[in-house]
This record gives sequence, structure tokens and C-alpha cells, in this order.
Amino acid sequence: MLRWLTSGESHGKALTGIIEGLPAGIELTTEQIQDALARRRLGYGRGARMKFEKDQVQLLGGVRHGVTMGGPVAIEIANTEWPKWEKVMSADPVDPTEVEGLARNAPLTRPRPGHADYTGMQKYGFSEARPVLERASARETATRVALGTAANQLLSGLGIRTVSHTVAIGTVSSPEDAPLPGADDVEYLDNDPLRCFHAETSEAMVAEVDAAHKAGETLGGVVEVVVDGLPPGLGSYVHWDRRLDARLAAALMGIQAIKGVEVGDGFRTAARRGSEAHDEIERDAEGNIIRTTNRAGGIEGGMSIGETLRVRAGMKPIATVPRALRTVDIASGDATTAHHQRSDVCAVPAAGVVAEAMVQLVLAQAVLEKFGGDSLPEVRRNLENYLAALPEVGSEPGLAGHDGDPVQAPAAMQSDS
Ligand SMILES: Cc1cc2nc3c(=O)[nH]c(=O)nc-3n(C[C@H](O)[C@H](O)[C@H](O)COP(=O)(O)O)c2cc1C
Ligand SMILES: C=C(O[C@@H]1CC(C(=O)O)=C[C@@H](OP(=O)(O)O)[C@H]1O)C(=O)O
Repeated sequence: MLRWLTSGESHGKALTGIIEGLPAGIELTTEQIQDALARRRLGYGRGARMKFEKDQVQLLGGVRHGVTMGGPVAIEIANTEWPKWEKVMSADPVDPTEVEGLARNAPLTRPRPGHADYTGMQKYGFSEARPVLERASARETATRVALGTAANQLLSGLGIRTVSHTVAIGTVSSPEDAPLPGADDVEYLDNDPLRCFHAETSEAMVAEVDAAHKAGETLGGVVEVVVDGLPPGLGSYVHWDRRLDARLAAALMGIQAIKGVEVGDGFRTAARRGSEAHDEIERDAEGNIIRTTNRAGGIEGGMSIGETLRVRAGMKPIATVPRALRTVDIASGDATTAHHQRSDVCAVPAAGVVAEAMVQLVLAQAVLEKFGGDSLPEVRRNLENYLAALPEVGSEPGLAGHDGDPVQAPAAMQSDS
């Protein structure tokens, strides 16, 4: 079972991620993780912090000479802003005189609507929001992208390739019939200010971000993750928590500020009639079974069907709105406006990179469940054997790969008698 955990605060010393259950033999380097993290910092509309802070990566365990060894992989991302926060966020007790009067240490008693501030204070028993926002902050998503890099190295070693793109910023959306990007378009997308694959829409999105910025507003939007090369049969229809769509939805909803998930045409399908909602099955000129369309987005019955996977996530606008929202000062009880120092105007392109990572983690988990193996070559062999044994058109009814003969024990296990 592939599992992962993250730890660390937004202005703490470092973020840490551990991923356990990765097979040996996967190529993974500090540089690959660093490159993935650089992609998460991109995007028109991000705040000042993205410019001055660096993600300083160290691989602390599980990898030797650029190759995984089968043990847990531990990744540290140091916050380069730490020297400014060393006292305010010190893990060990500090002499109160050392933090008194520091602006950074001022109690945050004016909770932001839309952020975790107020309910976090109630739930964990804090009189101010600092200890809440430090962990609620999407700074933590850097760790997910680092862990996703490891998952992606496994997937790409099996020919499974991922890309993400922005399909909407505020009310500006790519046309419904805009071409879908593939994994070869990552460079183009990373060079687009909003990671949008439709040039004209991207220009309109830039104008939308500029207008919001000028008005002291923030924006949300929609991202889509596209995956090619998946075999049929990841996930299952047999139980709710084994459904691949359910697992992907939970992983995407688990990203800060994501408020909705669609698989394939999602809510658009809900408005169609049956004959226009599903993907008809036919045989191509070579006799292969194919789908005429892919409205389902590559999942039916909670399983990957071997077509391109498409999942979308809708992000709400950033909660720290410069034209500050109404709130109550929890210390005095007075009506006031929410605290605001700096913030992203729009972080949708970054959310796309994070969504990519979450999808990669879930898919790597589903791949290892089905194909197992302690090394990448073993997983690959298991996948190839499964694909080779898929029932062909016209084959006899029965279990795929079974010819009706009893299963023979390996020679070494058969007794001499
Ligand atoms: C990549 C990314 C960057 C974000 N940047 C900010 C930000 O600068 N300011 C802010 O208030 N919220 C930001 N958010 C959103 C908050 O983290 C989010 O609103 C908060 O966690 C509450 O959302 P929730 O109700 O979905 O948990 C960002 C989210 C993501 C995914
Ligand atoms: C630091 C990151 O994102 C942060 C996420 C975030 C939030 O509230 O979620 C608030 C901002 O932090 P600050 O309030 O310190 O400016 C973002 O910069 C990052 O993505 O690396």
C-alpha cells in the first residue's frame, strides 16, 4: 500500500514529506523535485512571496545514487524565509522578551472569512489565528508536489503520462471544443502565464487577473488533469472506497480552496440525454474495441477504462481579499475587517500543478495495488502479463488467462511422491 504524509508550517523551518511503499529501481533526484517545485511557483497573479522565497530540497532517505531502494522516501523542503521567523515560529520555548513587539508576532485576532482562521481557533482552542493559518496555508502543497514527483517517476516508468492545464479563471473559460493538451505540451503550458492551452483565452485571463488586482479582488477558477497510458481496470466497482473516481475526487478536494470536482464531462453530462452522454463501443478497422468518444473522462464503474483520464477541480477565490472582508475582532468583539498583509490574487495555475501531483499519487497507489512488485521491473512485468491476458474479442467465456486446467504448483514446490 502506497501511503504518504506531510508535516510543517508555512513559516516554519522546513516542510517534510514521506512516501512509503514505492518499489526499488525508480529514478529520483533532487533536481527533478526542484524542477517540479519551480513549476508550482509559476502563474500570473501569485503574490510577492513566490518571488523571494526559494524551495530548498533535500532527499533525506530512501534513495541512493538517484534510484529508490524500496524504503520510505523522505523529502525536506527548507523555507528560505526561516531566519525572519526563527523566533516567532521556534519549536522550542523562547524568552517572551525576544518576540515582544515584533510585528510578525502580533496576535491575529481578525479572522479571514473563507480561510480556516476562525473555526480553527475554536476547534484547537487558540485565541489568535497564527497557529491555525501556519498549517492551513497552501504552502504545504509544495510537499505534495515533491511527493507527486516520486509517484510520477513510477508512472512514467510504466508509460503513464500526466499534464494539467487551466480551463477557467473567474468567468473566463476556454471554449468547450478547445484541443486537449497531452504530456508533450507541458513546456508550452509552463510558459503560458496562466498555464492555459488556448492562447486567446489565456490573454483574456491575464486581463481578468489584472482587473481583479486593480479592484482589490481575488479570483478562483478551474483546472483539468489529463492522463494518458492508463491500463483498464485500476480501481473497482466492488466497494465505494475502491472506486478510482471517488479516490481521485477525495484527493483533489483535499487541496486547499478546491470546492468541486468533475470526472470527464461531469456536470455537463448530467444535463444530457442518455444517447448523448455515454461513449459508444465499436471495433476499429483492425478489429480492436474502441470508444467513439470520451465523455466519461476515462472512468466507468469506478475503474479506469484504458482511455484518456480527465478530472477537473474548481478553486474558490483566494480568501485574503485585499479589499478586506467584514469580520469580528475576536479579542475585542468589535466589528472590523479581516487581517491582510499580502496574498496571491489568483493561484489557479499553481493549483493545477498540485492537482497533477495528487492525481499522480492516487494513480501510483492504484497501480501498485493492482500490479504490486518490489522493484519497477517487477511491477512492469506484472502489468505486461495482465495486459497480455486480457480477454480478446471472440474468446470463450470464463476467467481471462485461465484455460480451464487446474493451476499447477511451481516444480520446486511439487512433492516427489
Ligand atoms: C496554490 C495555492 C495558493 C494559495 N494562496 C493563498 C493566498 O495567498 N492567500 C490566501 O488567503 N489563500 C490562499 N490559498 C487558499 C487557502 O489556502 C484556502 O482558502 C484556505 O486553506 C481555506 O480553504 P478551504 O476552505 O478549502 O480549506 C491558496 C491555495 C492554493 C491551492
Ligand atoms: C507560500 C505559499 O503559498 C501561500 C499560501 C497562502 C495560504 O493562505 O494558503 C498564503 C500565502 O502565504 P503568505 O500569507 O505568507 O504570503 C501564500 O504565499 C506557497 O504556495 O509556497
